[in-house]
Amino acid sequence: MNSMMSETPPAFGVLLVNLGTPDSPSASDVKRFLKQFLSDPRVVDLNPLIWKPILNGIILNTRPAKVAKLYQAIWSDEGSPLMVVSQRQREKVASLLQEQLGQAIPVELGMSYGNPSLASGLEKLKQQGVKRIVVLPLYPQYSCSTVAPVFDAIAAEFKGWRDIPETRFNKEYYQDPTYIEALASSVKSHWNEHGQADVLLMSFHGVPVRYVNEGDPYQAQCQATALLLAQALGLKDEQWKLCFQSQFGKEEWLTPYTDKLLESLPEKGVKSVDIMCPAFAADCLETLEEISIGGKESFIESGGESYRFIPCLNDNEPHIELLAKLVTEQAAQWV
Ligand SMILES: C=CC1=C(C)c2cc3[nH]c(cc4nc(cc5[nH]c(cc1n2)c(C)c5CCC(=O)O)C(CCC(=O)O)=C4C)c(C)c3C=C
Ligand SMILES: [Fe+2]
Ligand SMILES: [Fe+2]
Repeated sequence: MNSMMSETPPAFGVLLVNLGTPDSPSASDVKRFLKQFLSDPRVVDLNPLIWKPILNGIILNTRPAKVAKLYQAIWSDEGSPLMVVSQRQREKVASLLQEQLGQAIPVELGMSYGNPSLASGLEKLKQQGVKRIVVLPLYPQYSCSTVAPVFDAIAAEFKGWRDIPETRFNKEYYQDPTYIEALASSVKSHWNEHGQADVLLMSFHGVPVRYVNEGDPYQAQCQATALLLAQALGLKDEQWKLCFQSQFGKEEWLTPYTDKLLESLPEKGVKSVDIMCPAFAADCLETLEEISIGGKESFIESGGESYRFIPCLNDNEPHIELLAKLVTEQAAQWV
């Protein structure tokens, strides 16, 4: 019998969820990851009769090699930045919860695509005797393309369980004052170290416009986050801009596009920018390669002089405190 079973079960357990990343920066591992990710109809909702041939024909035969090179540029000795940061977040949230609640709270990691899977995270919690679960998707702004797939996967996994745990699902935290304060303090400490640029760009991951027209509240939530952050920093209208990055495919995505905006700013007299990615809880390919490296090239080649990337909240203290707070609010009835 599992030794945990004979002891008092934990008051609850926590599943931290992020998008996922390939196991290695090889073209074959990137291909496996992209295949799973881009086959989710929540991510690409085109008719499968049209989408599957495009995915299996063109995309999975060309994109993996190209994207593998980008992953190689950001991969560290410890692995994919997203995975390294996620593991640190898991450890730190677990120790802060233990400190705050005076008891051990199991905290596991589950990725929507790739490893460790959401199902394996839930299974680990089950093995520790957990009967109540807080699911915390690490996306501040809700999108049907990121948060909804987490809900889908959890419900699908529970189909195979005889006794499902009581489950709280944290849908979003885009206007949580602790989140806004954590973003503001990361910008301020960046300014203290490097000085303040002409403009602060808040670059959010994009989604197709159609998803928003069909009811995804993502764009409105990004706008709310950006406005609250600008207010917290005391910025005037001309000192900040919201933009959307990482377009994929032929459809129209949310605008303004980050890369186009970066190219247009120097001729409007903006010579220095600070740029941050508030929709990402952890640095990853989309922030470290596309924004920190690629964005800089776009801006400087267009005549910009100074380009400074502000890292995501990652495992910094205010962020871990925020995550622990979101968990304890959801678990309030259980402790
Ligand atoms: C195809 C459509 C895509 C939608 C819609 C989308 C939304 C979306 N994604 C994130 C966060 C991340 N995306 C990451 C990688 C990534 N995203 C897409 C496509 C869509 N994303 C692709 C194809 C990829 C893989 C890389 C590539 O081929 O370009 C990652 C990083 C993963 C890593 O390993 O570092 C994150 C995180 C959000 C927040 C979002 C909508 C709000
Ligand atoms: Fe993405
Ligand atoms: Fe991308």
